[in-house]
Amino acid sequence: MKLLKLEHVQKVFIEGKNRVEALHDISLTVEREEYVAIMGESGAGKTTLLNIMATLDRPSSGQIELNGQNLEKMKENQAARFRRQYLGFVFQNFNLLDTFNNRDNIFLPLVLAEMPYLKMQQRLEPLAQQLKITELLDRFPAEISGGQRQRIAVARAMITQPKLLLADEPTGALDSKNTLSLLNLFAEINLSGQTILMVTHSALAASYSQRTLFIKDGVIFHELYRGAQPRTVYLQKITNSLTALTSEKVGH
Ligand SMILES: Nc1ncnc2c1ncn2[C@@H]1O[C@H](COP(=O)(O)OP(=O)(O)OP(=O)(O)O)[C@@H](O)[C@H]1O
Repeated sequence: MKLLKLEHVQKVFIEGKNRVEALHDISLTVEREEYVAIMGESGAGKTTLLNIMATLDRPSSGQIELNGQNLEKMKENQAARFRRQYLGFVFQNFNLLDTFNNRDNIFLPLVLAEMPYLKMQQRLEPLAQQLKITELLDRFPAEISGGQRQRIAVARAMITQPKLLLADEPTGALDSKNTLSLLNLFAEINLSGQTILMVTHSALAASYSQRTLFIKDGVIFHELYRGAQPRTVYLQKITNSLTALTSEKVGH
């Protein structure tokens, strides 16, 4: 069943006399429980697309439907509620608050939703076990490693039990060991039913998804499904597609 549907989404930025068409014509659907990666060169429009799907920005034209609701005409206060209720975010730089301990960072979206403390605790316990962060909860973000911070950020994104987890370059600030650990974690939470949409520059990260979309010049240029093939074969295909994307640009 589909969770997200974009139809002919276009986004134009106007700055003075300059007109930048970040998204030309994007149509796509994401099924419930899918794990989709979005790749493309710098400036291809990935963040713009993610921001539009996150209701943080609006398309210039086109339709977006998430969980049966149309987003493009939503008023800002309605969009803020929708984000809190249905979306979880994981960023490259974790975006944790240094003055809050890790537990309170995770609780933040529930505090905003005015959930009683006991209920928050009940939500956190199994999640903390799944993410292996129970021992870290009383510490502060500055007292744990980058990989651990990203796990706290994943917990904060998941504590609201979002319909869709949106991740922007989630492995960008991690070393290779923590990258693998995060990718395995995402694969695991996807298997437990979480729909994930991840923007990434990393072919390795994309190879953990079920489907990779390639954006070029504001359109979806190509897509690959993992299907039953081994991850390494899927990774090779992703790498080949990226090479094709770049070499077309230089006119080979
Ligand atoms: N607020 C804005 N105002 C004007 N132009 C913008 C704005 N945001 C993005 N753009 C332009 O839209 C295009 C797409 O940018 P976007 O950030 O979506 O690309 P990206 O694929 O995410 O790039 P990167 O991988 O470098 O993050 C670029 O040409 C960018 O300069």
